[in-house]
Amino acid sequence: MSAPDPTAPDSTAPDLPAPDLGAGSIRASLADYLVRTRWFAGKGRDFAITDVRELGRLPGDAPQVRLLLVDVEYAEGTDADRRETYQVPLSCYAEPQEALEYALVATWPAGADAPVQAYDALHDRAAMAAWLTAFSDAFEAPDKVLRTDTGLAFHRLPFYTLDETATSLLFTGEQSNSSVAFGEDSLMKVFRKVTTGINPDIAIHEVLTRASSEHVAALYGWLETAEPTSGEPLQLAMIQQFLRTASDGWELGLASVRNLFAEADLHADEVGGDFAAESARLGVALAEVHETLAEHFPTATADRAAMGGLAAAMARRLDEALPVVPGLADHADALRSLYEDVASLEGVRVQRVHGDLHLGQTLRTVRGWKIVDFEGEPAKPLGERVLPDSPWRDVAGMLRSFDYVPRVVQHTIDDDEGEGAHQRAYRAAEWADRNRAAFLSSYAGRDLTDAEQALLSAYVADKAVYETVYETRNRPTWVSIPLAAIARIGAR
Ligand SMILES: Nc1ncnc2c1ncn2[C@@H]1O[C@H](COP(=O)(O)OP(=O)(O)O)[C@@H](O)[C@H]1O
Ligand SMILES: O=P(O)(O)O[C@H]1O[C@H](CO)[C@@H](O[C@H]2O[C@H](CO)[C@@H](O)[C@H](O)[C@H]2O)[C@H](O)[C@H]1O
Repeated sequence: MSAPDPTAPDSTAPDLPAPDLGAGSIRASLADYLVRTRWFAGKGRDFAITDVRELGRLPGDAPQVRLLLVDVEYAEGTDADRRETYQVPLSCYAEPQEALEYALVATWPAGADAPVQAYDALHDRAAMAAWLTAFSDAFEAPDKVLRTDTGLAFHRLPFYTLDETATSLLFTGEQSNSSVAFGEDSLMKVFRKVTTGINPDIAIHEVLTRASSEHVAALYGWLETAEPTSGEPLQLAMIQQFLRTASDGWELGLASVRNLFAEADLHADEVGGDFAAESARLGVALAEVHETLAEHFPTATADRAAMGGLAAAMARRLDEALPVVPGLADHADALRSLYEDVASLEGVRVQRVHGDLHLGQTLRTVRGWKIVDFEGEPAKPLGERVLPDSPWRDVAGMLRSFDYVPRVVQHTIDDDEGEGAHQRAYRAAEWADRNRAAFLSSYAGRDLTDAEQALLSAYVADKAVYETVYETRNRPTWVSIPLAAIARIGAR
């Protein structure tokens, strides 16, 4: 495919009227669209769109693709979580596109006989081809950066020729961002909730790729621009190796539990689908990723003051969760006492970590386990997500995930109150214990010290508190899963 001239003026764009981004009708359409998407984190909260800006246009004009930034402000919340900014790329057409009807975001100008039809560009194959071409052309550009006249910069790492002919397929899973596979060649993730600064998913993938880590999909490139108001870097998308033979760790875990439940009275270690060996391999993979991260990012030793700060952050998260999740109140004292134990620790090694690790972030390939999505917890501000933290936070995330797997399977069996429910509950706990133990012992390779155990328990509790808020906002019928775990912690 021939490269569009990146220095050409905008005259290549079709003659479509530009949107009036201050218009109430466009903001109302955007607000309606946001609440219909999986990636909008504000579902269930009152919000208003406070600003809409255009970041630039993709090269090419078939269709015209405008990258919008949408600022959202919630009626309630703390200063830290009241405002968010979302990226909404729009594919603009002069005529309605029947095949994209379900992804229509807005039309303009209001009242026109034949208004511009703007669709979520992630659903539009023609728009996705424009992204792929730009990343491909960047490989040939000076310094491997293709700069467009509207200020977008497509960066490439110095290896791998992308297959430009591959067609796009948007992933439909439960995602915080939008991922598109280009055949079986590459995968592009378009970040939805964006923040100025360096995106941790890109930064960590770049470092692990350059270090030839076996446990990530290689990074091929990323898209960046300058935020229109502050001029700070804003990273919008990344493109990486598509892992052809990958099976999602979460799905594999579910299959293992279903297998266990299908056998009337066998134990977790007696059935064919036993997952413990995989959990152990995953423990080794995580340990190796932590080691590489420690070699390439700054590390430090947290003193007592820093650990006090960590304990205070955990307590604050609990305080903020209490009004959202009333069921937490009965366990608040037990949780606070776990966090107090952390405040008296010192000499804890901290480094760059994943920050939001769970089985859904792991992929089993023929070449072993890969870890994806290094963005950290979507709810935390970027400044916090890039701070050095203890690797035990990631271990805790995985331990929570091993708890979720059997409870989700139980939950899907008619709310699991029927015949055999008691036995299933027993075996669910057994599956979780077995896989947690296999993962932890191969991660650590030794017994944990008392201090490590205290820190790990606090991280597990903190993660479960986070999950109660996450589930209340996104999957309310699942909130009982982290709440039950917190009740078990409280009963110890
Ligand atoms: N390199 C890859 N190759 C194939 N599938 C991938 C790759 N990276 C991620 N995935 C799949 O895409 C899903 C979403 O990716 P993830 O990075 O977790 O996105 P999000 O930030 O939106 O949560 C993952 O659960 C995984 O199944
Ligand atoms: O993958 P994301 O970065 O979007 O992470 C968010 O969504 C996760 C769910 O998709 C959520 O994970 C929780 O549910 C999982 C099962 O679906 C479970 O395995 C995890 O242990 C549990 O935390 C994650 O917390 C949230 O940040």
